[in-house]
Amino acid sequence: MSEPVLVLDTLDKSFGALRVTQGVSLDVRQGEVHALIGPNGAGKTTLVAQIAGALRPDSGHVRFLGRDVTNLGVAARARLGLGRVFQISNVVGSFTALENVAVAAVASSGDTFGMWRPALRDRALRAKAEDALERVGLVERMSSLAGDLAHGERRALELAMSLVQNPKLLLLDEPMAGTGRGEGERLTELLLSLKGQVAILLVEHDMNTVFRLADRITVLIYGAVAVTGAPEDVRGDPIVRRAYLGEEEAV
Ligand SMILES: Nc1ncnc2c1ncn2[C@@H]1O[C@H](COP(=O)(O)OP(=O)(O)OP(=O)(O)O)[C@@H](O)[C@H]1O
Repeated sequence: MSEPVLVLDTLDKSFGALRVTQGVSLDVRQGEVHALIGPNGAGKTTLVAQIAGALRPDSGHVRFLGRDVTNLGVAARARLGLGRVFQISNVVGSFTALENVAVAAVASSGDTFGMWRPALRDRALRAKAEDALERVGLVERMSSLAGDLAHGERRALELAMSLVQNPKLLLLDEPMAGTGRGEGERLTELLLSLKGQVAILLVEHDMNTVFRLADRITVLIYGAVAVTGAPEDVRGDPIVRRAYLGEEEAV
């Protein structure tokens, strides 16, 4: 099997006396959707920050595409192909959807931010931006101002802005947060359509979404990995049921 896209090797992180990440090891394979779940305060956000490069672990290693990136910051990891979507939004409301995607494409290509307008006249780049909008079902809205998009459409736009940068791993931070039922359903379908194209680490509270999308699930409890496995194994795991899923009998 080919090398995993992301490998976390015994990460530890404490805030004072509180051990928020305790010996966490996991990997995300090529094309896999790997969900990270756990009760409130389990340490998911802290772990994602260590993956993205916003927080340094006290010990342990983060390997991305076979390279030790533990000491690299957010921008350097992003340049290597680590895309973070949803909690950090760079959408500009007064730009059209297409302009927003073009800006993201130019920014990732290393050109200066000021070059985006000519970039729209660059046919190859425009085609790339349109293709990213097509992939998220937003091509018909490409001339709409981002500020006029519905919440779910904006989520799709944020995804397109990441996809245009050809990420090797997408970190999805609670994509369903704030979406209504219909919107959430459309977003889940959209994420399902991306399955296999790019590796995804999904942090999500909505268990229906997690169980529909994930190939594997890692459950974090008190900062430590309680179990990693296929959805059916995780669903039936007694520790998980007691510590976590039992909270949501409706699952
Ligand atoms: N900067 C910080 N300083 C001190 N404690 C922190 C800091 N950041 C997080 N914590 C604590 O670490 C623990 C884990 O928090 P974290 O936000 O990572 O959990 P989470 O699983 O993402 O929770 P939620 O599902 O509620 O978002 C919590 O007890 C939190 O209070």
